Amino acid sequence: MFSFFKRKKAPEPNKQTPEEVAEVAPAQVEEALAEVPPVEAALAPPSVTPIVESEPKAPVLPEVEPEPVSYEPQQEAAPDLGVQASAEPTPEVQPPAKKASWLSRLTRGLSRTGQSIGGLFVGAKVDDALYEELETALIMADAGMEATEKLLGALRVKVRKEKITDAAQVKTALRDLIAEHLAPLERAFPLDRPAPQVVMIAGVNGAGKTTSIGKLAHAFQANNKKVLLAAGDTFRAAAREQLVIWGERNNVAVIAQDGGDPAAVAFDAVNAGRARGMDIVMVDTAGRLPTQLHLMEELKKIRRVVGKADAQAPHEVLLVVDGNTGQNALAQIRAFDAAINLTGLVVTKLDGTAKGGVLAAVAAGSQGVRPVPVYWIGVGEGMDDLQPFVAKEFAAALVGD
Ligand SMILES: Nc1nc2c(ncn2[C@@H]2O[C@H](COP(=O)(O)OP(=O)(O)OP(=O)(O)O)[C@@H](O)[C@H]2O)c(=O)[nH]1
Repeated sequence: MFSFFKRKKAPEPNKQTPEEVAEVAPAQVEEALAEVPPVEAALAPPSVTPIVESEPKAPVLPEVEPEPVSYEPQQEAAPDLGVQASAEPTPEVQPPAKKASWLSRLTRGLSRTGQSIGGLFVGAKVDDALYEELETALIMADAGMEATEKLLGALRVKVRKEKITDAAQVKTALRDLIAEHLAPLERAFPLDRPAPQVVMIAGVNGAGKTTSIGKLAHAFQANNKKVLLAAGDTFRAAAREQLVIWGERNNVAVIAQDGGDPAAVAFDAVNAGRARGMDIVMVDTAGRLPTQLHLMEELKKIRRVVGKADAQAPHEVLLVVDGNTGQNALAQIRAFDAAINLTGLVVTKLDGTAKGGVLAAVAAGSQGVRPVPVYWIGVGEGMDDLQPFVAKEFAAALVGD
């Protein structure tokens, strides 16, 4: 459980000199912020504290950072992020052992869902009772009515047409149908946009936003991308500290501010990213419930203000969803999508959940949700525990294969 947080004391962020913070003229920030409606401006307390920045330690004192060796792209095969190929040399494919361990982690992670679905086929007869049990298991796994009916309807047709009588073959047929159903959600993250690519990350409290940003920073770097982080939670020191720690682990700078307007931090980060030749700027935001309307307004404002720093930004607006929240995830996706127009999902904590079926509900557009693509899934707290979403692998794990 995040033992490195306990081991390492978070450092005091270095206050920058006026020259350093002047990279983005305050007037420029004010101009961008001034154009937002007054109701939002009133929500933001005056920004009195200077922007501070946590600079990566390694370039200054490489010898005091014992860990970064594992983040050297030349020494470690680039994590298979499922990203689209860029102009850079194709990252090395993961060695088979690593791939196997990742797959077994997914299967282990989803085993609670997998056992309840896969277990039904053991020694079973292919009859109505099996379909009824499957229906219950899929609904219990939070696949939702639409997906459950669609999948079982298609399964019955396939079983009849192919004259399948063996339960194990029915399981294989269901696995393939689930993979087909989930396939539209599979999308490779595009890495080859003009730099800096701005990725905004939102989600409810504790969904795994900061952790996912840390894992992504690692993976992007291993794909030879220069990364800058922005701490969009300006009010919770612990949240900033956590991001700074992930920044240190990855040897990337973090733009942060004690108090003030998160939109200003995001604006500064985009400009700093451009000035420093960064490839990717990831903007963390404070956790919020969709019912906290003022905070949802704040999120919209961050999105708008980022667009003033770069008309194409944010290039990606990701929602981090805790896979354990099951059907509630649908309400979250709907609300955040309506507010900030999501481009992708990161579904975390799929290690050990019984609700892994929720992605089937997303793919089915249950409860009016837009089937937002799933870029990554989180299957643990470690640096490598974020993996691209691959429909086939996910379907296999879901039925306990
Ligand atoms: N098991 C597991 N734990 C995860 C995963 N992703 C994140 N976590 C844990 O979830 C907890 C919350 O993660 P954070 O990254 O702090 O969540 P957050 O969304 O930034 O939280 P706030 O800052 O409160 O909004 C931490 O204990 C993480 O280690 C995952 O894929 N699997």
